[in-house]
Amino acid sequence: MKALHFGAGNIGRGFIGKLLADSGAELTFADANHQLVDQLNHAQQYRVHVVGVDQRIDTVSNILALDAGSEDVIERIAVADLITTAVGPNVLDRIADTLARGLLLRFERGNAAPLNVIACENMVRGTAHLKAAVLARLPHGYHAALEQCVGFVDSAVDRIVPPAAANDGDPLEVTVESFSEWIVDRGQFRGDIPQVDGMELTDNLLAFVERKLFTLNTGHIITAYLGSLAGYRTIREAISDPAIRLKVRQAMHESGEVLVRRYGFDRQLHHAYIEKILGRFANPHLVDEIERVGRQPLRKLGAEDRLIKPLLGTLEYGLPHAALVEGIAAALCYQNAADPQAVELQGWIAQDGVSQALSRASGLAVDAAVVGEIVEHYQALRQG
Ligand SMILES: NC(=O)c1ccc[n+]([C@@H]2O[C@H](COP(=O)([O-])OP(=O)(O)OC[C@H]3O[C@@H](n4cnc5c(N)ncnc54)[C@H](O)[C@@H]3O)[C@@H](O)[C@H]2O)c1
Ligand SMILES: O=P(O)(O)OC[C@@H](O)[C@@H](O)[C@H](O)[C@H](O)CO
Repeated sequence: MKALHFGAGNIGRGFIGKLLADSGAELTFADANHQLVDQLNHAQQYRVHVVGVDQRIDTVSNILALDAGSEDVIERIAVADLITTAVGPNVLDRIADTLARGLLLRFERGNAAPLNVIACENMVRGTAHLKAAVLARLPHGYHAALEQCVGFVDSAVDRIVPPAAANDGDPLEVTVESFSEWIVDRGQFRGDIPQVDGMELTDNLLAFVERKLFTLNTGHIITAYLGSLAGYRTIREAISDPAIRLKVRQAMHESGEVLVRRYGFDRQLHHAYIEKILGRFANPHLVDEIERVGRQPLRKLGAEDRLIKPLLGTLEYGLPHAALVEGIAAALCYQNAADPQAVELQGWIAQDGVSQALSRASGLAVDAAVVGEIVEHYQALRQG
């Protein structure tokens, strides 16, 4: 299997690339970071440090890396069997340009072999978004070929992988938690489903994507923003604070009740899932900085993302939502001069006031009652 993976970052090297290589794929990374591409090509391997109750170091070898903007990537798309991405939701549209060019070459050459594309990003239906962006760039005459030969497969991806920079010495080594989960939509593949150990198939993907994004990521982001307000540096420090842990657990329960009602998850099992996640946040072997988890607050305040979507669910079902409201208020307080979206958010608040800024980021009506609740909490947090 010829696999091309866009994004040789934390999750690319530490999770998806590793699973593909372990399953015997001929793996090529494509990345926009020239230095990283050079380092990968020089070493042709990297180490993955798996930390949990037990620890081990695995080596991923026989890999190749390409500059994401190079013609070699277009060639590679023309012959690939599987293409995956882990670049961040905001970068998918750029990948779509490259994918459309590679697919055009593939179709012009008459390659009608099945190809599957899986975006492994923290977003609901990320691959469907990528497909729409590719179609918008591909000449109409090739749309039927794309529908017939190319599977765009949505997925949910879960493994906590902090930046490689946390490791001393080896710039390519990644440290990952032992837990991992990659769930893909069985019905969206074209041709034979690739055999990748650790890739699970489901007929109910949306439920699993929302379960992951609106439990783990909802709890993670609230830990980050409350932790930042309290002056902590890492997620472990923040979640070890009993007051923060209580609020994070409450927020995950509020969001969880929406998931239980919407998808029929077993309530007790879901509560156990929440407790397991709280344990993962406290992993003593991971140094996961609040700055990473809190990154891009405007994305995180989006209507479809981990804060606002669960909140809207609680309103839909008439459920309690005080902890989610406090988490959103903490997001509005988030300051980080090194994060352009945090700077932009604070600029909006300074210029137009907090209600307008929240409405602009989230799509909530500025005069909605829940916006009033969030603003009240925001003011309390700012004073406290
Ligand atoms: N790290 C985690 O714990 C984790 C877990 C699950 C899901 N995710 C998701 O995985 C995705 C990647 O996250 P990450 O933590 O690995 O980020 P990262 O910043 O470590 O990696 C992203 C990589 O993409 C590369 N990149 C940027 N623009 C590119 C382009 N145009 N073409 C090719 N490569 C490009 C960057 O150079 C970088 O190496 C995000 O959507 C994130 O939400 C992350
Ligand atoms: O990657 P983001 O910015 O969407 O979210 C930050 C973290 O919550 C996230 O990367 C988690 O570590 C990951 O989703 C765990 O599976």
